[in-house]
Amino acid sequence: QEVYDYNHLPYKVEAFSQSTCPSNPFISVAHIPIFVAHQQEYSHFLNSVKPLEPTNTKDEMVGKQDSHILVTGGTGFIGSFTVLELLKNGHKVVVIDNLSNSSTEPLNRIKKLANLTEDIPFHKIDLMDINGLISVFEKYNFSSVIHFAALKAVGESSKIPLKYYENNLSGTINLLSVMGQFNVRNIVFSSSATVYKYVPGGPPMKEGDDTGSSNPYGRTKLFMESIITDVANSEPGWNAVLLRYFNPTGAHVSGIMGEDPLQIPNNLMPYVSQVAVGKLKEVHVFGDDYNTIDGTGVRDYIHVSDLAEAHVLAMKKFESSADKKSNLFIYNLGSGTGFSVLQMVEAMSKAVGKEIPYVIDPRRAGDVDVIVCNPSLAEKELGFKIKFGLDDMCRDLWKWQSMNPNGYNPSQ
Ligand SMILES: O=c1ccn([C@@H]2O[C@H](COP(=O)(O)OP(=O)(O)O[C@H]3O[C@H](CO)[C@H](O)[C@H](O)[C@H]3O)[C@@H](O)[C@H]2O)c(=O)[nH]1
Repeated sequence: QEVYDYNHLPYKVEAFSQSTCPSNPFISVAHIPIFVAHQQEYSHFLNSVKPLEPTNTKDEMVGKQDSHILVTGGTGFIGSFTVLELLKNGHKVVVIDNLSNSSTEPLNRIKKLANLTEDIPFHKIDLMDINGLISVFEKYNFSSVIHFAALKAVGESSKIPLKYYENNLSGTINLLSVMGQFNVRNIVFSSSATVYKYVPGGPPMKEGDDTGSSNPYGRTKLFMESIITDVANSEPGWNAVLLRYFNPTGAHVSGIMGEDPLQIPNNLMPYVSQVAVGKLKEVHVFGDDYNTIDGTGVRDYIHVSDLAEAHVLAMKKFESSADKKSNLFIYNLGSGTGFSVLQMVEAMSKAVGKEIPYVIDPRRAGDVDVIVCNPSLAEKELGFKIKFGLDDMCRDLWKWQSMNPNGYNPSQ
């Protein structure tokens, strides 16, 4: 039996691909090594094998020589900051995004901040479009993938759960399938604290704690983690890092990049900053009767630039051969310190230099009193250390909001 590397296999099974699975040519391509390994049995299929026609011109193949990192969802909030951090660290990056909740403007801002002369390679692709995905993998040589692309609104996920399951799970399955086909087996996944099963009183979450989410969005994150874990365990060569974010906020210290919710924000800090800039009237504090320092919900906020840096550190797990006890790593990304809603409003008022008005409303369905993390594993194994504190987060958020009251779209 001979073993073939997918990348060096100069054939495709054209007849099988067209007759058996017209909507998903990947399926036939992925079977090639099986046909080759069992030549006797499948010799009738091999008769239909033809040399692969070159599909790219020389210019189109220019990225193929260099190793790139593919960032899915790279125009979103955390994705765009990660792209910037990767470029600053000398990585070559390709971004794909379906732009359903973002625009390409962050890429222009990144270009400026990273002092690039050329545009960042970008392809408007939906992960549900497996042929589009294949075309990007054909064009570049990827060493690894950082996977952000997903629907992410907790409330919305309860109203349209099937859309969440379909988009987030099928998108991830397509991505992993194409990665396998092209022998790209390193993935960093953008997960969330929402995968943890809530424990009353909110002891700091550790990576080994029980999981179990209370909403469809959270469950898609949990399932995506499971799918990636199963694939990583299925055959040698796969490496996966699952990063569980706590509450990202802040903006770039320059004020030219930040979070740009296209609708009225669901999350606390973008809401507070829109009140501060006068776009919204007052902050609605969801409940002041929790068992916390002042009765309002406590969360573990982390500056988005710190979070982005953790992705660059996570990629090092793919390089080190010494540290090969496992091929699957899970890390919490938070500060380990909790702040209440009122503490956040107060810190933001300080950054803005004026009182931010708020009213106390009833509790929001599904909310809990305290969610904070134990960040020590990421510190120990990734060397990850928070650089920005609460005041930095509020200062940078305010700079972004005041410089860009309408986000990335000044005509809004
Ligand atoms: O207008 C608002 C919005 C939020 N809150 C309160 O502020 C705190 C933080 O709420 P966010 O909506 O900003 O964040 P969550 O902690 O609810 O959820 C976020 O963090 C989770 C992990 O902890 C998941 O990742 C989730 O996707 C992400 O939105 C909560 O106590 C919430 O009740 C308000 O009082 N008013």
